[in-house]
Amino acid sequence: MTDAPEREVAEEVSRIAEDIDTMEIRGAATIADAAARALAAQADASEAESPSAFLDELRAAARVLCDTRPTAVSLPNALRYVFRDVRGATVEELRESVRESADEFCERLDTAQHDLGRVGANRLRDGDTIMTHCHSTDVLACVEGAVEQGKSLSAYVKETRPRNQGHITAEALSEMGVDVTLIVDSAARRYLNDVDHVLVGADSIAADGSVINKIGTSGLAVNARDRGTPIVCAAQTIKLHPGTLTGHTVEIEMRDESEVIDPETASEIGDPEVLNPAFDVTPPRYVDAIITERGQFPPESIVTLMRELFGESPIQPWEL
Ligand SMILES: O=C(COP(=O)(O)O)[C@H](O)[C@H](O)COP(=O)(O)O
Repeated sequence: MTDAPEREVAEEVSRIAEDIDTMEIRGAATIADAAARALAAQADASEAESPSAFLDELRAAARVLCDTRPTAVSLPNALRYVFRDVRGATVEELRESVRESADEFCERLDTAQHDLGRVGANRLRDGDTIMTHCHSTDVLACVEGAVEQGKSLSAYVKETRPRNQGHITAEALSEMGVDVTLIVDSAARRYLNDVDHVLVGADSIAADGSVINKIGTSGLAVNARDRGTPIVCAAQTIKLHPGTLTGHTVEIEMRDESEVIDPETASEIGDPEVLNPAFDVTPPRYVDAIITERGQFPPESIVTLMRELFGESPIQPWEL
């Protein structure tokens, strides 16, 4: 790893990093968009007097952003994308180039989600019932695409403890005209027989086709397989984890126990140890398809797309 000197990052970068850390900004695609905009903000705010100082500041900003949440690979992938196209012999040229690259990335992110939605929509038939877990904008794009095709859908929406992101999904689906039923997480199996497709998003997809998504996804997938209900993962290619091509595993974020239980209640029940993993890993055998903006893939074949997109030796954004 290149050791960039410690540098102060722009206030806007610290604010965005804080918002990602506290989950004011959350969900893999939204985090990617915010991270790219943060690099542009760093470029705008920079008072560096040399190109190398300017680039050191950008690398420092990338580190601060990457340190927020470890599981969503869309974050380092976004930074990598922006860095890749940065060119210039002067600070002003570099600054302009970062702005352009970040804008282009955010546009591509929107287009990819729209294109993915059209692919996902084709799987859904008029009158289908889906089940969702957490809140995924890629999943919502598929539903939106189906609704635009004139299909009428119903949804069982899992609450998604401990942070109840299912509430955001319920609201978004209702606004699209989907008939929504909210259920607690543990009720999922009971209703799977009434469901045509389980639709989930992803924070990372590993080279073997494993889907890393909100905690509870793997249990849902095992239950869906047992009931014969197809499970589909909607994930733009920004979710493909290049490090897994070279044997790295995806770090699962452990969050604070206060999300699970307040200190007073914990004390009343004898202060048990509390574990709060934010994500889990669903092996490819439980996933029927991964839907991307490049089309639909069986999970086991995703490695081919990863090689095409990333090559074989991915590096961290601040190494560029
Ligand atoms: O697991 C989550 C969000 O977790 P958290 O709430 O902890 O960030 C979402 O399913 C993925 O990030 C995909 O989201 P999107 O499809 O919007 O990228």
